[in-house]
Amino acid sequence: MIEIKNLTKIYRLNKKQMKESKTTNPIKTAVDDLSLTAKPGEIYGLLGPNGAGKTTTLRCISTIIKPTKGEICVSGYEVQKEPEKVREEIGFLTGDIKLDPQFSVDYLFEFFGRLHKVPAEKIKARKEELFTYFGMKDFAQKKIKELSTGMAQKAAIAVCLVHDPDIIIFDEPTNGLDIVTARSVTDYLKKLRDEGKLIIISTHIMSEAEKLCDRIGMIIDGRKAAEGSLEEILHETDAQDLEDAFFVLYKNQKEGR
Ligand SMILES: Nc1ncnc2c1ncn2[C@@H]1O[C@H](COP(=O)(O)OP(=O)(O)OP(=O)(O)O)[C@@H](O)[C@H]1O
Repeated sequence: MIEIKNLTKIYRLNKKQMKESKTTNPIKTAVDDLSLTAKPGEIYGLLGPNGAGKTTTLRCISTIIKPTKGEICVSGYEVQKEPEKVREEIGFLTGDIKLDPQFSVDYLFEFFGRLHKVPAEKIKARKEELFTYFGMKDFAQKKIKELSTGMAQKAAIAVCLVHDPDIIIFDEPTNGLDIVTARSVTDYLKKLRDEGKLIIISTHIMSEAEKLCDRIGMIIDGRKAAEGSLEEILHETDAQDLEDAFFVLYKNQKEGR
């Protein structure tokens, strides 16, 4: 279970960042009083446009950055009080985490397995399962720097799942992947969901959220604009699809409704 209560994350911008953002205000509220609950056995999608605060939220859950305000509990552990326990529970995949280009997929998989204190036999079994599922055996001995984008993404997914975590946090899991590879990733997430794991993803692709997510939290400007199943959000906004729903919510939020 992931429980977020009144999460706020404020970044202090340096001069360069202020110039890039064309602002004179050094305070950037990336996430603003966000509350949500995601449960085992569901794929929860954080959906929103660029800069909405999705990655920031996932980084706070994953203990990479500290919330400015609010509470986050992962499997009953508070992220600020017991970050090590939280890290044991989760597998976190984000575009920012780059695997060392000098090492082979096989070596890195074993290395991260040992880092998570997974017994050697279990690492072997996990490798067999994940490398077979994602068709990785042909490039297991290749160095990360020799891989295509899709191969590297598969390697990153396998590495972050080596310890068989109960909670899987994926920041834009299909980013940069072709449709065949993207489908194998989303099918695998569904398989994990059906095994009772909790999956939380971020995406700005409306059709991906429609097909994949059991519940969706629509984030606009750091705030939760809507939450529920696809049907619930469409009903609430009187929309035909998520894209229409987004524009209804976007207009409401801009008009302060
Ligand atoms: N380290 C940082 N320092 C300053 N501002 C930041 C930092 N990280 C993110 N931001 C700002 O916070 C806001 C939210 O960013 P975030 O990356 O969480 O959004 P996102 O919804 O994941 O967007 P995208 O879909 O583009 O990845 C943006 O305005 C971004 O510029």
